[in-house]
Amino acid sequence: MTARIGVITFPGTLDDVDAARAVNLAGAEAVSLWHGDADLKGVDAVVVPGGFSYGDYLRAGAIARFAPVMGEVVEAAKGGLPVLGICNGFQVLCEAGLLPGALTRNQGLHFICRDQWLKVEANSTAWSSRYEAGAEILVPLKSGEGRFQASEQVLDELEGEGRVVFRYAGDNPNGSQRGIAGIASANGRVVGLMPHPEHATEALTGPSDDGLGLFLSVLDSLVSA
Ligand SMILES: NC(=O)CC[C@H](N)C(=O)O
Repeated sequence: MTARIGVITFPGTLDDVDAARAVNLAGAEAVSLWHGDADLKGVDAVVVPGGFSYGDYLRAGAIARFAPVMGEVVEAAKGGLPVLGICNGFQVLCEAGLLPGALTRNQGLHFICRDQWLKVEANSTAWSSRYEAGAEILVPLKSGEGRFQASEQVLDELEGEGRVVFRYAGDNPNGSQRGIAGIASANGRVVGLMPHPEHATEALTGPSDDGLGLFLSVLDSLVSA
């Protein structure tokens, strides 16, 4: 049976269309979820895509986390539903308490838009199993509040438990602590990352098709669940 993966749209979301396209390219059915939805339409996994939800007012992700659909996502994630937060989606998942730490203004205070190499540190999560550990992938980065920060204790825990999933390769673009670009929940089912794998799913539109692996990985996790 074709897996059904929900893609959330908040007011100000930009990347829901590309996220849905990535889901479809991976072979699943993308199901549109609206910020006001009070149920998840029975989806098998959820993508919280990038953009500027609620205009990034207060703090990126700080308002979106109160959207009715996020209450459902938090409950379902506690029950093991795979959830991927990309960029603004990562910010929302941190604000919602599904992932630790916070995304703050980039060091240098400029919005950064460039293609970025990432090192895959952990392939033990629902969203990264298709990659070789240590592989380097090229995906776009486009964010103003991408600097990952957490207490030293939380950072040590993330490192020690193999929950740093992606790290910036080469220069650290935004001052993220320990070069962290993406992390996972303790059960490996919830992953957030700042760069955009959904924009790197076809060589034609570039910069690579390296990002498709996240969307293929989650399908494997559903089969093996
Ligand atoms: N591309 C995005 O999702 C941007 C996220 C957020 N609005 C920021 O600038 O940091």
